Amino acid sequence: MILLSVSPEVVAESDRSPYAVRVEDLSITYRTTFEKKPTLKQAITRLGRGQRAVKEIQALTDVSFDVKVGTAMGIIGSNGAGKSTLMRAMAGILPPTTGKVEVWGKASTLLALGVGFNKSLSGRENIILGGLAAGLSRKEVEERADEVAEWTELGDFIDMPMNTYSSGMGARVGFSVAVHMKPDILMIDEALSTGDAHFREKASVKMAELRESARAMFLISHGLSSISEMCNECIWLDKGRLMMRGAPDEVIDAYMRHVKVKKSATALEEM
Ligand SMILES: Nc1ncnc2c1ncn2[C@@H]1O[C@H](COP(=O)(O)OP(=O)(O)OP(=O)(O)O)[C@@H](O)[C@H]1O
Repeated sequence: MILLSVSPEVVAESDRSPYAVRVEDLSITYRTTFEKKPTLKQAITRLGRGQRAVKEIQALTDVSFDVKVGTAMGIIGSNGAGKSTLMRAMAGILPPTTGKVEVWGKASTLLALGVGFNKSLSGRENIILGGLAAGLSRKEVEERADEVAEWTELGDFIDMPMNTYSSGMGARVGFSVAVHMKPDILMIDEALSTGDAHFREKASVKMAELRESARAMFLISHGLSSISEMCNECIWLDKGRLMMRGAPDEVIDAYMRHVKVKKSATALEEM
């Protein structure tokens, strides 16, 4: 669930920059191969021969925005709108197809559930690996591992393999690693949705703390109330395009109106 990275291309120029992130005309196209409804025979005979169609998916188109230091930015939009793609590009995990991403500082990302952890290892072992992947030294990781493990409140489970965890328990480990690595820029993708009420409360206190110390924070969520509570700015993506940027409540309102209009148009078509 967690992928921590120190992005090689998108790195600090100066601590004095008023910006945390600048995205300029960013477009990202995925290239993927697929077989259009193959018959069983085709599937068997073509297996391993690479005879597959290539499909391009334009996930982001000409997205531009800048983020000043001190911003907690919510990213909203329907399924497939491009939110995670944007986050991956800002974290330096996905290179832009065209355009530019500049990030001032070390990005710590907590991406969608299930990515990055080795489930056969324990929570504590994954904490150590996560810290090293985030670019911390062995000594720094050793110093912090206990605190990170304790923060999860998982008790004895912390030393059990992660494949014995529920998704909420996994989310606790991921969140704890991400927030304890003293990131300049914290990126969180839907991790809060699997937590229980106690965890969400604890996470939201921690994020408020980090908002003070980090240069910027990004939160992707379908839970619009967490965006409204935790963020001071918001962008809305639709089919890979930036629709609006502004105060969270205004952007959420516009998005909700858009979703309702779309729903009633579909309902009319169905009549
Ligand atoms: N690895 C990939 N290979 C090919 N296409 C991808 C890949 N990842 C995402 N896509 C496509 O890119 C588009 C944007 O996906 P993305 O995951 O960024 O959306 P999202 O807004 O985060 O969606 P959700 O709210 O459902 O998580 C979608 O059309 C998706 O099918």
